[in-house]
Amino acid sequence: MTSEPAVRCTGLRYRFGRTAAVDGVELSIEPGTVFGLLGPNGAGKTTTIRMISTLLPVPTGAVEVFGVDVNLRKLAVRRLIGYVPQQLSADSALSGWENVALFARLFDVPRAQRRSAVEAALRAVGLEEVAGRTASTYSGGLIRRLELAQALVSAPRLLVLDEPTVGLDPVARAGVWEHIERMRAATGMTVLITTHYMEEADRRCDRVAFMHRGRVRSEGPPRDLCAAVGPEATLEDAFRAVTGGTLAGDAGEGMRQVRAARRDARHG
Ligand SMILES: Nc1ncnc2c1ncn2[C@@H]1O[C@H](COP(=O)(O)OP(=O)(O)OP(=O)(O)O)[C@@H](O)[C@H]1O
Repeated sequence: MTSEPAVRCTGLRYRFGRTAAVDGVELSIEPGTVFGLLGPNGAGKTTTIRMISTLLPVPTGAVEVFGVDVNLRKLAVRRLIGYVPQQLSADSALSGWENVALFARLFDVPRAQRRSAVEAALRAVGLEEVAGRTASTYSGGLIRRLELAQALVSAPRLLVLDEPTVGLDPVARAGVWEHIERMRAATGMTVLITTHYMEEADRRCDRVAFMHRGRVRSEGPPRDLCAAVGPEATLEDAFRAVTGGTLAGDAGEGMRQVRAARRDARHG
């Protein structure tokens, strides 16, 4: 066993033209934990996790996933990661089974193991019974679970989720979390998540980092971050105390966009 962090970011920066989207992020995530990256729209969360997931190059600074440098060994890192993006990744014209099988091929699951890997991933998120139906017939919660199955099919050591529960009703959100937690308990995988839902982050994350204007401003167990502010403080209070900003930002707009995207993909 190694004692390397699941993720280590050092001096991480990324610019879109004149915008410093990520502006010197330092982060270390312990293996086997659920880690939440919190911040308002535009804080730099998605850009950070896209660099961690090898979907953007690292222009300045360094990222290692289980000790493997993402710039130097991109393919090796991809084999360690399952990624669920904010925008839809399921194909509405394919069945649940076909969607997961497609990811098994994309992520190099050996041919002889594909059928059992697809079955195991569908079972892990409770989709066996609807796996034969096209994804266009799925509810928002079922689609999110299908996307989880896609990310889980290659048995990743690190699962990266960008707003996995946005736009879902509370029951569907709890369902997604139950599957994530069950998988983590079964496999010991590390989970890195971005979310706007403070109550979710408080309950489900072992540690959270407050991200604001491209930087991590504070990091620790939710309870400690709240306690540092006051006995009754919420994570939202703690975020405000540390950054001077609010976590809500224009989150409502983001949720509306994701909901609309999910509707379009279902009916498109
Ligand atoms: N492709 C792009 N081109 C130009 N600017 C971008 C691009 N993607 C992100 N940005 C800018 O970089 C900054 C950080 O964006 P990022 O998407 O990483 O934030 P975020 O915290 O993930 O927000 P959200 O929750 O809305 O996804 C923002 O100012 C955003 O406008």
